[in-house]
Amino acid sequence: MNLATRPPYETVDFKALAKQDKAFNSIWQTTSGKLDFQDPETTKSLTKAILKADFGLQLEVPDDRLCPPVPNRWNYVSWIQGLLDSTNFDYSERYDPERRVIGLDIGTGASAIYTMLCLKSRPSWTMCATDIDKKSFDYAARNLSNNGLITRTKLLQTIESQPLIPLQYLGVEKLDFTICNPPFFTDEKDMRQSLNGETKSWRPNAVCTGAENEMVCKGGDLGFVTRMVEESLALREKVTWYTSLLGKMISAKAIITLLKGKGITNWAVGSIDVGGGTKRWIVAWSFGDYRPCNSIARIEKIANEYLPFPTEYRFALPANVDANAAKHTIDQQAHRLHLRWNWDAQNATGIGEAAGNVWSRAYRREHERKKKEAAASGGNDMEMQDDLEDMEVAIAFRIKVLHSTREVVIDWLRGSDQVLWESFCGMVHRSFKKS
Ligand SMILES: C[S@@+](CC[C@H](N)C(=O)[O-])C[C@H]1O[C@@H](n2cnc3c(N)ncnc32)[C@H](O)[C@@H]1O
Repeated sequence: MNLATRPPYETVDFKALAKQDKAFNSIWQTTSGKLDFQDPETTKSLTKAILKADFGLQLEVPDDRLCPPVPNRWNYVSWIQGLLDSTNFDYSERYDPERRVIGLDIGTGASAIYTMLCLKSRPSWTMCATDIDKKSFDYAARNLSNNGLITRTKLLQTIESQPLIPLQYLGVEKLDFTICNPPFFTDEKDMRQSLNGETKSWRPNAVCTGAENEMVCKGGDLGFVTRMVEESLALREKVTWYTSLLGKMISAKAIITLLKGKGITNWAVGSIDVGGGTKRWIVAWSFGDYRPCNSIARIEKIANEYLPFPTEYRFALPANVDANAAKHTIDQQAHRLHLRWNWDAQNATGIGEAAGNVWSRAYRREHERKKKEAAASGGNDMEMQDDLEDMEVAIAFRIKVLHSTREVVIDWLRGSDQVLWESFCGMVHRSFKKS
């Protein structure tokens, strides 16, 4: 399987895994296939077996530190890959093997799990990784070395009072993303209650071997991610995507409310099913204007006010318009406007960039007047196009005509003006209503 685009886990085939891994097989045989997820040896053996079989990674973690369940860790990494792939500078939508990406794993833990999964799956990525816990830090270094990944990692042991995103200590100018599984609990009591299942109607489905300093911090996950938001307000575009996991939907909502209050409009919400009916939430935010696709940025089961503005607009073609005619209409219409436009006829897809509302009646009239003036003074259309070369992009979009469903799909790729995006979609849609 191509690790660079490996899909998220839905299930793990334990039987097949037992056939591939000797140590896990012996537990599988002893328990006659009824794994005891409360047994630390079982969960450790499972983690090691999955890492080896699916990623070719080997892992050493001490008994008193978190042993990460691989499926939910990978599902977060996979979500970040989708986030970055759908906000690529070339609007390609796909994994770009040439793209150099640098990430920061905040609180990497003894396993350095996120760093290892990121590096192993994407060969052109490099990572920074921090932790405040000496023992975890030493193990993280060992795991990265044992897997030949240390040369692609900047490891930094920090202290509580240092920034969570310590760019200057790392000697790094910019980052593409952060990844973080923060300590979830506010104090030891909160942790014990949750891990014993006292606050739930069921017991947690797997044992937690995490030490208190891994699991507890001031303010819990909400306090930790609030610190990240505060740091991001100073760092702004030095990090393209700030992301973190959150333990409860209520914490995710609080962070999104905070982001909105700070005027941040480009965010994304994901979720990860960790089994036993438990979900974790991922919140990502950016000060840049590249817009992630809906399937990454908007998950269904959270109230609308916490979801970012939709970046996809689709409409059905009227019965009297056939798909080929629709393609022609879109291409012609875009050509008439003062924008950068690239039409791929084979895939019935066009990508456009504009400096503003170039479809408004006033703009079009002015543009026509300038064109006529240029023609009268011996200039030509090429000169009019020259000013598009170095324009500042206010909006970028992709328009596709889908033959199979007879639909037009418009994606918002870039821009920070929601009103401009809505106006653009309205203009394209109206041109079909008229025909
Ligand atoms: C819940 S554990 C996550 C470990 C690993 N990333 C994982 O997902 O399995 C949280 C980690 O954050 C570290 N940590 C706590 N406060 C931190 C801080 N201020 N800066 C960096 N790391 C911190 C802890 O030592 C611990 O290793």
